[in-house]
Amino acid sequence: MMSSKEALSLMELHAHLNGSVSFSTIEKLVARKPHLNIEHGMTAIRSGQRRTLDECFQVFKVIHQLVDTEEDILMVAKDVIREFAADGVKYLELRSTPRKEKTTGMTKRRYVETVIEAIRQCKNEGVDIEVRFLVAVDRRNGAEVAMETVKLAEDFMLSTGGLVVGLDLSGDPTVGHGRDFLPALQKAKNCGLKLSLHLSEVPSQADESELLLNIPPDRIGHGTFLHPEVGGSQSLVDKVRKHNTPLELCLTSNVKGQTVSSYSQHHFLYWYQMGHPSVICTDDKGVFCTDLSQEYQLAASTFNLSQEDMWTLSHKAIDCTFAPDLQQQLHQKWLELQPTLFQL
Ligand SMILES: CC(C)=CCNc1ncnc2c1ncn2[C@@H]1O[C@H](COP(=O)(O)O)[C@@H](O)[C@H]1O
Ligand SMILES: [Zn+2]
Repeated sequence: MMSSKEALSLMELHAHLNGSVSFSTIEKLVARKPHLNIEHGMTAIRSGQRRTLDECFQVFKVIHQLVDTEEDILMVAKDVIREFAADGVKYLELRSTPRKEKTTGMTKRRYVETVIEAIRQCKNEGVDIEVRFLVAVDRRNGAEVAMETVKLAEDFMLSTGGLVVGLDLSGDPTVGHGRDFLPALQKAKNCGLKLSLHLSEVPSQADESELLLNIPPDRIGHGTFLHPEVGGSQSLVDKVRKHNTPLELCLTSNVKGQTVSSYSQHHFLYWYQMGHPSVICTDDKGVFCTDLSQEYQLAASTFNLSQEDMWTLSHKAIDCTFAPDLQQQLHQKWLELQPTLFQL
């Protein structure tokens, strides 16, 4: 019989590639680069540990040092895809920021090509998961780079037969202002890329969120401080509701990054009670030492959700993907798995 773990964590829509690198992959990378003197404590935040947002972003810098060649990217992407599949994920949207590394000769174009190659190799090797890719814009790099990234994403959307489906806006939310990225985001939307934007991940960003919600995005990452009880506003909530924009919610990430004080205080409850489309995701399963089935279990134990509630939650996520061509196939898979789970 299918275990509930396998059956429930069907859909992962918010996973940053370099934040998803597991302990065993880190070990392989460290062995390739012993001179860097990196220990695992520097690349992950273990259970019970919390870090400031700033400290969390330092962790990505360490991982980026370890992952700086095409060979590394290929291994990391394949390992991450296999690990999600082993956790029961049937559909994965990976996102990553194309990086140029002068010392190794890696270009942004080769970076994306290598991730695409990893997706294709996993498919050819029969890994039971569908993977799509979102090209990420790091706010730290400013508006000009954002525009270049959109052009790159558009090229790949056209040349990969639909594997590149969208654009992500992420990076340290305290750096830069969303208004600077509006032209790039608008261009991305106009050329057919779907938009997933990290929004109100930290307090006091109501103005920025208002601007970004006017685009409007196709999905929202976190949205931790959108609602009035936490310093957002009813007008922001109304905008999200009007467009029925799904939220990608990452419980452990927010608790360990200390933007949410405890699991029970997570804004999942606010949106879930409203019946608003909300998708449970991992964000950075490597850095935060979690996986998707653990996040579902945490949501269930914290908010008293039944097996069936969780199943419905993962089923509804199918309508939030950026791959409409796969939705029918995924619904079919859901129908096949359901009787096994509930022993109907
Ligand atoms: C600090 C913290 C609580 C992290 C979780 N929340 C996040 N918020 C914004 N951007 C993120 C977050 N997690 C990962 N990223 C982005 O993803 C990158 C790592 O994956 P990649 O190199 O794009 O493949 C980071 O450098 C950052 O730009
Ligand atoms: Zn994120």
